[in-house]
Amino acid sequence: MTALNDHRAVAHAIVAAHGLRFGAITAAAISAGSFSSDDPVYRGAKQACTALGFIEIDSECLAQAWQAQTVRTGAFDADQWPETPTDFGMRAFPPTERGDAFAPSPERLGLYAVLPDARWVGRMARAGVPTVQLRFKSDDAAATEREVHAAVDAVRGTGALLFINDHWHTAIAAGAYGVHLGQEDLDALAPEQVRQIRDAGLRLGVSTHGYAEMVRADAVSPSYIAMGAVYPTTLKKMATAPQGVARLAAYARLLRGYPQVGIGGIDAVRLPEVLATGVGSVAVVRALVAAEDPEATAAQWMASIAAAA
Ligand SMILES: Cc1ncc(COP(=O)(O)OP(=O)(O)O)c(N)n1
Ligand SMILES: Cc1ncsc1CCOP(=O)(O)O
Ligand SMILES: [Mg+2]
Repeated sequence: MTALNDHRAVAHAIVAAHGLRFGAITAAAISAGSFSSDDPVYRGAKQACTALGFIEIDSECLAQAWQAQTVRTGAFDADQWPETPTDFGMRAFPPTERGDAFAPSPERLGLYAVLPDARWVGRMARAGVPTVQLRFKSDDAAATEREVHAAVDAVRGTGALLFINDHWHTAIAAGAYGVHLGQEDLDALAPEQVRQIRDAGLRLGVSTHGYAEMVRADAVSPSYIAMGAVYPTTLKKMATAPQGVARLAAYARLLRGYPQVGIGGIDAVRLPEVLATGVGSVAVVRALVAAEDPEATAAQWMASIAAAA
């Protein structure tokens, strides 16, 4: 058992237990960062998580969770990577039981096609893709409104669940199934506007890129949480490095109770290892939009996802 009063021993024990899967910088590179407490488990865990490649806000989040876990269980266990929501300061799970939760979406959203216009939305919905998103990037408000309404019309009668990216106001007006918002989108909303989306009955999906953002997303009890970018993607400039499947699996364990979506650079070769993390949905752009035969590709992916469930 690692001495609880020695932060260096805590740091080395965590790196020894988890370095292989997360890819540690060498133990010699374990350095001091900035600390918000002198607690040795907290300090050692923060050093270890930094050495394991986590960004500052995620190392801080994990270190506090490690300390909370140690207090809760009465012992520091280097093997036990934190995965209990309340150790991260989240409210108790399942989030669906909270009074302020968004309307639920299916636990497994399956193949999730993120698409540039309403024509593509209709095409993939008719191909049987269960979850689709209109990600129409334009500053032209009239064009956006037309596209959102056209996408809602395009999924009618297909059974596809349609999320609208960014344009939550128009999504409510058009009667979409849900909206997808990133962290910056969420930050730009006043609490009253978040309530407006929820009270209109729309589902909410939120993007996350690490632990701190998951805690932030959980605060609004969304319908699903998306995690990425799992791999490098050319479609979006990401502020953080690709997460990889080891982290995705750890995130998925923490967020049990939320429908989970992996996104970013997923292709047919990588699909099995993404599904093995336990996420119930994979969101893709290029794998479908750039495919030679998008309908056939969608059918193959849906079969693979069904087989893994
Ligand atoms: C399913 C899903 N996950 C993540 C995103 C990205 O959303 P965001 O971070 O707001 O970036 P933009 O898509 O708005 O550029 C998404 N759209 N869908
Ligand atoms: C919108 C978005 N958000 C995170 S990665 C991404 C793009 C995913 O595109 P692709 O599946 O082609 O890598
Ligand atoms: Mg956005």
